[in-house]
Amino acid sequence: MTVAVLGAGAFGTALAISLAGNGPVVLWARSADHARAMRAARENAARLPGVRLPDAIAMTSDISDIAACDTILLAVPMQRLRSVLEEHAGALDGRVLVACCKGVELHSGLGPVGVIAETLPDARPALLTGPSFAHDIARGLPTALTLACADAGLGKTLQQALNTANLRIYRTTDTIGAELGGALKNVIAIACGAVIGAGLGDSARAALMTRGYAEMQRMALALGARPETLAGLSGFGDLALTCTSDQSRNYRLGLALGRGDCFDPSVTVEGAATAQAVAEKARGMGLEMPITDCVVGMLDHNLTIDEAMARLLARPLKEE
Ligand SMILES: NC(=O)c1ccc[n+]([C@@H]2O[C@H](COP(=O)([O-])OP(=O)(O)OC[C@H]3O[C@@H](n4cnc5c(N)ncnc54)[C@H](O)[C@@H]3O)[C@@H](O)[C@H]2O)c1
Ligand SMILES: O=P(O)(O)OC[C@H](O)CO
Repeated sequence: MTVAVLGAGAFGTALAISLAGNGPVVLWARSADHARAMRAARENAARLPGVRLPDAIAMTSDISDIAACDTILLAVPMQRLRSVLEEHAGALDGRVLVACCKGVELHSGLGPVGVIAETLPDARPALLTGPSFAHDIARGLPTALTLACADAGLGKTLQQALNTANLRIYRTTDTIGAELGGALKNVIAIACGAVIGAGLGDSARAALMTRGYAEMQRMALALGARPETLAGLSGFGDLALTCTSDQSRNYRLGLALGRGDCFDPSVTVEGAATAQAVAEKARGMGLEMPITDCVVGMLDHNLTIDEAMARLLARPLKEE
């Protein structure tokens, strides 16, 4: 199986590096200059500096170069996914498309699999998600991910094809649980970063992670996810990683909020738009998502971290 990766950001490049151990990989960048610079230096200096790009990776900005590839990984930010699919519909429709992004689209409330299904109905969608930092994968460190595909047979084929020397792939047919786990954990990671940034302590973070997991389950189960998916790599696993490591951009945005520092708006932080999308979706479904609501309030500068914490502590007492 030949693989193409659309999106030469940190994650797409890291996946291409790991997959290059299995055979040829095409890495597509939207900018011709970026593709040329990567070819010349055999490095993605902009997004993944210091890691050599193996010879098995062909860098291009010509979408027709993916024509011979069986499987296409989509490693672009969630809020850009629809426009990428629309722009390259001719090359992507009817193909096996593995979304690698984590989030919920703002105006539709859909996750990546839902956006693919709505935009390119003849494509065969799947999702690759789970606890993983691009730099860890690119350095060959051991990582485990979940491949979610509603078509069990295709899921098995993709699991085999995307498993590499350092990427161990598990599989599930529960695409709803896998996409919501990966999306919602980023919102909780922003909250955890804020708590640590404001000096409110590790106990407060553990409380937020646990009650945040309850929020994740509340929404995901209401939408038909399986509880075991949330307990797996794509849910609990990714929540644990993202809420505890300052390698995470979501966590780092939270740290900056908690400290009252500025944060570079050009950095990809999926949890920011997703918090807004999820809060709106929860209201429509009649679900309580108090931590998500506080994250939205802090991001909109309507709520300080102290006010957010006071609001959470003052909620009516209840059974766990
Ligand atoms: N970086 C990680 O450690 C990591 C790990 C797991 C999952 N992810 C997920 O992968 C997705 C991408 O994250 P990233 O870290 O690679 O981000 P990034 O900011 O490093 O790169 C994003 C890439 O998308 C490209 N892009 C943006 N808009 C585009 C468009 N309209 N058309 C074509 N390309 C476009 C950019 O040029 C850039 O190369 C996110 O959803 C993220 O949650 C990232
Ligand atoms: O840097 P973040 O916060 O986007 O996290 C990267 C991955 O999602 C962690 O699994």
